[in-house]
Parts: sequence; structure tokens; C-alpha cells
Amino acid sequence: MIGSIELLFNIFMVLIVLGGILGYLYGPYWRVRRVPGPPTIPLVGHIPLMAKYGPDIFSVFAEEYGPIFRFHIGRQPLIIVADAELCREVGIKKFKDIKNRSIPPPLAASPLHQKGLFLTRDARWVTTRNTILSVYQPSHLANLVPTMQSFVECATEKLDSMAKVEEDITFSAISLRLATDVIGQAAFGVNFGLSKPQSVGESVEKFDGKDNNDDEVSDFINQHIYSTTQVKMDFSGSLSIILGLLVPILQWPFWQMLKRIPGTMDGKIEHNNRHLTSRLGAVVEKRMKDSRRGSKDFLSVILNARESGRLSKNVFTTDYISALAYEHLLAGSATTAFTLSSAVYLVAGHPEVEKKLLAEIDGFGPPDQMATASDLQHKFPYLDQARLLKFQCCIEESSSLVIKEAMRFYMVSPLVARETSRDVEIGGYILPKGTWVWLALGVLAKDQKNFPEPEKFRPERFDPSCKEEKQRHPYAFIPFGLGPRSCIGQKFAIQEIKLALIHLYRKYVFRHSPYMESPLELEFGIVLKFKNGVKLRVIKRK
Ligand code: HEM
Repeated sequence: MIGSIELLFNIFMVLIVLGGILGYLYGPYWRVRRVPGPPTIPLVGHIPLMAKYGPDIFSVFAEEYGPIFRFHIGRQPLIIVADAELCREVGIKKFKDIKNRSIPPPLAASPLHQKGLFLTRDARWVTTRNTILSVYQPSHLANLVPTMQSFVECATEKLDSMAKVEEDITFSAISLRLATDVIGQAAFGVNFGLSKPQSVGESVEKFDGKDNNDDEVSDFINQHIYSTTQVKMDFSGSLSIILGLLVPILQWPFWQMLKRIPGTMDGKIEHNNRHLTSRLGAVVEKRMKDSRRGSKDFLSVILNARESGRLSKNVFTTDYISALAYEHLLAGSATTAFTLSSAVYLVAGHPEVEKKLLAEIDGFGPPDQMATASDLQHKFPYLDQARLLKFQCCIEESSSLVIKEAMRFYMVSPLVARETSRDVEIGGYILPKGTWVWLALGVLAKDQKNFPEPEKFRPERFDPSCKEEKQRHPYAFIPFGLGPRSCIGQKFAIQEIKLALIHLYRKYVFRHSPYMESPLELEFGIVLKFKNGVKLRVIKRK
């Protein structure tokens, strides 16, 4: 009798444990099961498809399942929104119920990444965003033009000699160095010196307060690159990240264990991020002690606000400030560099676009005349359509036909993550609190309803006087996201890219390298990048 009670008890316990496991694995799916979606492989979901096809897979699923569908990263369902009007609903109309971002598994164990603006939530996000917004006001950005311009000149100084020897340049590497330097100066007030430090303005400071030692700088940049490239959404990441994708509950304990084991990928990531954090901490502390820091860079603006008593010192602790400054480096370098490289690559393959662009840039004035912020806005209709956009209330950012089309063609950030903070209805489905809702900006940009012949590079499709542009949904093209949570660095990035393009095309034109693959191969981590870089031949203009 006692034996059978024990047996029953054991069976009951096993059932409870099994029920718990099943509930844990299938609970998230169950809550959104009414949203259509492709069949999934238990445990792994659609991760293999993402690894194989990258974000293009979302266009295929959008055709099959409609504008809102389920996609599974391991056990975690993502509700993918692939329609301009529904994106407006998520990003703007229902913003108050969907204002935070979900934390993707690769970042779940990284305090460095989680303390930035991107992943902060609710009240902390509001305070932080409001504090740093001043750095992105037009007047502040206009003051940055000479700094950006001098970095552009330094970064492209060697092109003359490259043109003479007719060798390939890896343009994507040049643009990454340029974008990193620009954001280093604007965010930290530090010249990393990647684009040749000696000729850049007087505000140059030494990295970490030490001599501007090349090894120090390249170490820092390598750590930065390592830290960003480890953020992966497939099975090529560290063991704790893979567990985070499959069974998130195990990520934290495994991370705690694995990070202590030298030689493991987790150990390397921890070692790298610890160094990075301590370097950033050193920069922050040095600036804290500097009574004459001014308010030119982002770091100083936050420190000034903190000291003025406008911000709670508990909110802006050193580690949060370091994370914010670091995030700027992260968010501002790879994205801007990718966009600049894709624009130059695409123009190199389209002589008719190049011809128009050159005519406009040559018409601006003598080669040594530097464009001001106002020139950038008003004097480059093909490159810059600010004048025309003034009347378009829906697209708040002025940007160029060429840049816009390049951003549409290769959308660097094809997915934007959000999370519901209460039950909310989207597209006819009730999404419970805590649902991960991801906006598929990349799918919108290739939707032929809004962009006929989407595989053609045609900047004129953005001309405000053309039928295509007039008929397009106002939120069909949102490479910087939308609503209150849209990209804070949008104007900063566009200003830098415009300055770079004007400077480059005044002196050079570019052709595809015969050694480069066609079409370009892309890789997707958290943002898109070129798998093998962008290799070009540079030709000096007469
Ligand atoms: C071509 C360049 C860039 C692209 C395509 C881009 C794209 C994006 C996108 C799509 C988002 C998410 C928006 C949303 O959720 O609606 C975002 C957010 C963000 N970006 Fe950018 N970005 C670029 C450059 C920059 C630069 C230069 C900076 C910094 C100087 C920056 C800083 C940020 C930050 C801090 C956020 C989070 C904003 C928040 O949550 O309040 N980005 N970006």
C-alpha cells in the first residue's frame, strides 16, 4: 500500500516537473498561438532559418502569412510586424503600451549593453533620453560640422596615392574608422586617432588620459569590435548565448560559471568586456574631475546635468554613464559606416546616378569651399532634399535621394525590437503583456506595393514630385525607426554621411573591384554588415 502511494507520488512529481518544463517551453507560444506563423522545430524554433537566410526570410514569411506573423527564436515567439500602418500603430499610436525594447538573448547577460539608452525602460529611459537630447539639437550638430569635416579629410587623405597605384581599397574599413573617430570625439570628447590624429582640431584629448599610444587605441577598438561582433542571433555565439536562445532560464547561471573558465568563448567575452568597461570607467572618471570640461561632447553634457542636481546621482552612476557613452560608439559607428559604404558601392555601379551626383556637387562651389550645416540642408537637392521635405510633415528627417535609396536597398537595421507592457491589440490580435513585437523595417523597404521594382537602385523614387513617392505610405521607409523611441542619432548620422559623400565625390569616383563578390554578401548579427567588406578602385577626378 505504502509502496503504491510512493509510486503515485513519484508519478505525480514527475508529471509536475514535466508540466513545468512544457509550460516553460510552450507557455510563450501558447499566449500568442492565434497569430499565424510557420511550423516551428521544437526548442530551436526558426533559428536555423535565420542563420541560413538572414532577415530576408521575413519577406518570404510576410508573403505567406500576412502583415503580422509569429517567428520563433528558440521558445521565444517574436510577433513580426511587416506592414507600414501596423508599424505606425506599434511605434506611435500605441506607444504608451509598447515603449520598451525586449532584450535579445545575446545581450541578456551583458550589463554593459543593458545600461544604455537602447535597453533602459520606462522612467529611466525618459530621464536619460531627455537629458541627452540636447546633444542632438540642430545647433549642436551644426557646431560639429568642422570636426566631422576634418575627420573626413584625414580618413580620405591616402586615397590620392591609392588612385595612382590602382589598387583596391577596402572602403568599408575606411568608413568604419571615420565613423568611430567622429563618434569618439562627439560622444567621449576623445580622439581615437584612427583617421590620423595629428591634423584634427585642438579639442583632441588623449585616450584614457594617457599619451595617445597607438597600442592603447587599437586595443580599445579591437575590444569594441570583439564586443559587438559577439552579439549573435544564431548558433555561432558563446555557449551561454546559445542557451539564452534556447532555454533562457539557463543563460545566467551558465554565464556565471563559464565566464570564469579561461579559453571558453564566454571567458573571452567576459575578459574583453571587463577591460572595455574599465577603460570607459577611466575616461568617465577623468572627465568627472575636469572642471573645465565644457559641454561639447555627450559625456560632458551628462556629467554637467548630474552635477547641476537636475539628475539623480543614483540614476546616473558611473557605470550607467560609461554604458551610455559606449552605446553611442556602438550604435553610431557600424550603422553610419555601413550606410556610407553602401551608398558609395551602389553609386559606383550606377553611372547615371553618379553623373547627377557629380553635377550637383560640382555646382556647389570651389573645391575647397566647406559646406555649412545650412548648405547641407539647402544646396544639394539630389543629395539633399531638405527644402522639399520641409513640407512633408510625415518624414521629419531631411535626407538625400541617394542616401535614402542606399538605406532602403541595404537596410542596416532591418528589425526593431519592442515589447508590450500591457495587453494590447495589434492587427486584430490581442498580444498579452510581455509579448516581443519586432518591426520588420527591412520587409517594408522591399515591399513592391510601396517600392515598385524593389531590387533596382533608383534614387528618383524618393523625389517628392514623382508619383511613386506621392502614393507611398508615409511609414513605408523608416530606416531610423519611428515614434518617441526612434534613433536619436539620425540627424548626426545623415550630416556625417553627407559631408563624407560631398568631400569624396569632389575629388574621386569609385569602381567595383574585380576581386569583390557580386552581389555583395551580407551578415546579420544585431545589425547588417558586409561579410567581406566593400572593395573599390578609386579614380582621381581631373
Ligand atoms: C545610418 C545610421 C543609423 C541607423 C540606420 C540607425 C538606426 C536605428 C534604429 C532603427 C533604431 C531603433 C529605433 C526604433 O526602435 O524605432 C535606433 C536607435 C538608436 N540609435 Fe541609431 N541609427 C544610426 C545611427 C546612430 C548614431 C550615429 C547614433 C548615436 C550618435 C545612434 C544612437 C541610437 C540610440 C541611442 C538609439 C536608441 C534610442 C532610444 O531607445 O531612445 N544611432 N537607431
